[in-house]
Amino acid sequence: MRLGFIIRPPHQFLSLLLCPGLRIPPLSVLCAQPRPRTMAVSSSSWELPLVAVCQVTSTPDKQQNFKTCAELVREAARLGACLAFLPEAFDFIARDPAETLRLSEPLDGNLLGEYTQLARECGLWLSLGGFHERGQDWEQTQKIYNCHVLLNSKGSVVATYRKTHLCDVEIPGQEPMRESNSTLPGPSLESPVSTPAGKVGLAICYDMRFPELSLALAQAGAEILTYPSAFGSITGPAHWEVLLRARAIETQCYVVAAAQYGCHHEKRASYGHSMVVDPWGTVVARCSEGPGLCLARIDLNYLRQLRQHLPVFQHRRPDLYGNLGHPLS
Ligand SMILES: O=C(O)CNC(=O)[C@H](CS)NC(=O)CCC(=O)C(=O)O
Repeated sequence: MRLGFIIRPPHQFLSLLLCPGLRIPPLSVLCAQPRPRTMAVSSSSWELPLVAVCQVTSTPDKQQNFKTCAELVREAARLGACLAFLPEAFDFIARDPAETLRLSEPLDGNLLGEYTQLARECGLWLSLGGFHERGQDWEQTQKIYNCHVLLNSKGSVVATYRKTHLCDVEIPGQEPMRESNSTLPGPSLESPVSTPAGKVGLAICYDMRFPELSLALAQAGAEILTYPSAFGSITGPAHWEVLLRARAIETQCYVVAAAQYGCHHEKRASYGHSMVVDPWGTVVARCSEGPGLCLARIDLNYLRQLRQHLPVFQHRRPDLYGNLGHPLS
């Protein structure tokens, strides 16, 4: 089990010192971006909700993938997390579209039943970042949805979001991605969901390239944006962190990005670098190499104060460039 590390803002370093249970391996510490020091923090770190971001290397073996995810979720619960985030394709990554369709299941199938039992057993919420879902129209279309499923601590499905932007790209040096070969685009965005960590806006991976989606979720009340992903080995180093930090800064939300890492089979590898970015754009937690998890505290008082100091949403000019589509309910 590899535990990532947390770069905490000064006021949270204390909890790190006082938190012997959190084993932080000696790692090079990133230089966190300077944060405005004028913002008082009303609550100590202890009262702030803790989230866990899990990093895995999924393969075509669903049961082995479940064992790996379950170990990380149990560790997250032991460390006191109220919500654990799993990456896109946590259930499996197949060798080709035909295998993807063959291995896919409906939301009421056996595999999701195991994950709902896990959430209930551990008593924490689970963000299942990308389930290969045989939807209601499976018989007619023979295609699936890439479905982000949010479970509460009783194992109930609280929300589902089906990836609306499909990754059909050919990047030189990276395996071609043609998600539409097996997957249908989702028909709608989901309103942000209230959770013990804050209001969560659901998205998946390639969606992060479309700021309209993240701004719409933020305008609908999201405080935490999620981008569970399986980013490619070429676009990862070039775009992953820049996009996540940009989405956090422009929406003034936390961004939580659980990622696939490493070699899934002979034809595919993912970039990893799971992380949490705070509303200032600081990377406050980051996974190391390999399967593991990292932890971050969500400080909504800090988020609200930042939005008061820097009220960009009040400064928007829809008279010049319009609003973002029809508002989410
Ligand atoms: O394949 C599956 O089973 C699940 N779907 C994915 O992993 C998708 C399509 S291949 N991957 C991405 O969207 C990567 C995006 C990316 O790498 C970028 O935007 O640069």
